[in-house]
Amino acid sequence: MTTLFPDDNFVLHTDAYQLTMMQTYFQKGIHNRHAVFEMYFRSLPFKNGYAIFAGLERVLDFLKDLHFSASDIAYMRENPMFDDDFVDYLEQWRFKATVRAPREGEVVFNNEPILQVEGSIFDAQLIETPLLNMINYQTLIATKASRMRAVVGNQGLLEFGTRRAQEMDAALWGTRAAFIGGFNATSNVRAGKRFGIPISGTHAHALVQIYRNDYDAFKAYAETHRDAVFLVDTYDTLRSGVPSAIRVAKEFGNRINFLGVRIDSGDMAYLSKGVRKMLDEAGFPDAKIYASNDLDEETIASLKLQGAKIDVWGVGTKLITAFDQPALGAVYKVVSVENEFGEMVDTIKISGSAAKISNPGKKQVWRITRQSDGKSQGDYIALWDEKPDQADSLFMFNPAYPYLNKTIVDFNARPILEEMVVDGQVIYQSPSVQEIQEYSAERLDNLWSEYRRGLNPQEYPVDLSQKAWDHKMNLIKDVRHYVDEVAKDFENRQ
Ligand SMILES: Nc1ncnc2c1ncn2[C@@H]1O[C@H](COP(=O)(O)OP(=O)(O)OP(=O)(O)O)[C@@H](O)[C@H]1O
Ligand SMILES: O=P(O)(O)OC[C@H]1O[C@H](OP(=O)(O)OP(=O)(O)O)[C@H](O)[C@@H]1O
Ligand SMILES: O=C(O)c1cccnc1
Repeated sequence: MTTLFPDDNFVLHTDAYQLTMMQTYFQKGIHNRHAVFEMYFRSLPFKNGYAIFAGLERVLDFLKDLHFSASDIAYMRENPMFDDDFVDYLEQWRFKATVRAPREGEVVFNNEPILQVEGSIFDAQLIETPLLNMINYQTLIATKASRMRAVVGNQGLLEFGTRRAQEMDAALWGTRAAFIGGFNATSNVRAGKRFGIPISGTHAHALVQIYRNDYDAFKAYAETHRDAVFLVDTYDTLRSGVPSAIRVAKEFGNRINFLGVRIDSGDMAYLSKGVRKMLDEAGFPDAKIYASNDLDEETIASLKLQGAKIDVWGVGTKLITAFDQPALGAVYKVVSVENEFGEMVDTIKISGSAAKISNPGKKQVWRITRQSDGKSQGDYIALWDEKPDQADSLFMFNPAYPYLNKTIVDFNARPILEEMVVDGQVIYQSPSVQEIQEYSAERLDNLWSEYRRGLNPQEYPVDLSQKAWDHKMNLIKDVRHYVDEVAKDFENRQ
């Protein structure tokens, strides 16, 4: 591939303001102070009851050997925005922070840390933008895919989105996220090669149009392939497409593996029933009916309700673009920072809307499950030094509505954030996509079905520990006091 710079890499894939802030930290000599940043999203996408965490493998790839290349340095030197000594520093800089995250495929929720970066202010600040870029998109797509998997049950689910994706990166990584969320295969051959995702494909209308009739096209395909799925809707599904598919399947017998037919337009409930009848009567009860055409979980559910005889679902646009909600909206906030005396001070971001006030302090997310059957009880966000896994009982309350609370006993507490990168070294070996998909399905199984249903799911409890809550209230008080002082001072100066 031709690139403008042979040593190009992703380190400048960040917002300019990260670099301008870094220059300030550097010039003021605070760039090596310790800080903790956490990533979270405020509301679940698609009104779903959970999200599937994805994007970690690419984040780890990105962090490996992260550095400013010669052409990056040359580019920055030319830009008056950056000082020479700052750029000199970048030339020898290497990423040394620690990153904690859930395993890929983990079930995660809103308002809890889904990634934590601990290290120098400098390192943590630089990677905000790319990390959000990767996690926001891939988590969104894995979640959308999971919603589709929930609707189709055990039927086949194929990813067809590459042509409609927001460019090549989104197609590739979106496909991987879709697989994590439960898709069986992809039409994207590069994703197959790169990630080991099974590839699958039928054929396009072009084949039929080029031969100008269904029979000749299917026959040519059968002569050149063992596995065959014929696309039957180019001219008329029931009157020319399916009759031609049946004719070819009969003529070729065991010489081909007649997998079925694909419908890509029209009323797919009506058509699939007609197609099923014709295939059965022709002696092909095992031939499957594939369907595609702007499908999403809602259309699929409706088609199933109508008794459509569809066995395999091909989904493109609405999956790969997360059509009904194109952004997850995860944010990345500093929660603790070292002061001039070398002490860690927790920080808070205040907002007019209570939901947007950040949770200060370095935290761990504990997944609380029932000891008896492993079923989910909720997530418990605690300050880092708390040990809920060693407690006999746990008081859990909803931070937005503290009167919603419960005390639980006989529980297991599992920390969700695990060390993936330590002092700049990636220590986590990503499992295969198949293993990630299985892990995700197992995690989802532990969730009560009330949280899993696609429509109006129950809200999963994401609770704060008493200590984390008290800490937040105290910091809010401190900030109020600070704001009053500044306002008073300003008045006095007028
Ligand atoms: N029985 C059905 N119930 C609900 N939705 C359906 C049914 N059959 C098809 N659909 C959906 O309705 C939409 C039909 O879209 P559209 O009108 O663009 O398709 P078409 O005209 O049949 O085909 P095309 O224009 O692609 O040749 C698609 O999203 C399809 O998935
Ligand atoms: O509808 P989506 O969910 O986005 O799935 C992908 C679509 O891409 C193909 O159509 P296209 O018209 O691009 O090509 P074709 O000539 O093969 O039909 C395929 O037939 C699907 O309809
Ligand atoms: O293989 C298919 O049927 C396919 C691939 C990409 C897009 N639409 C359909």
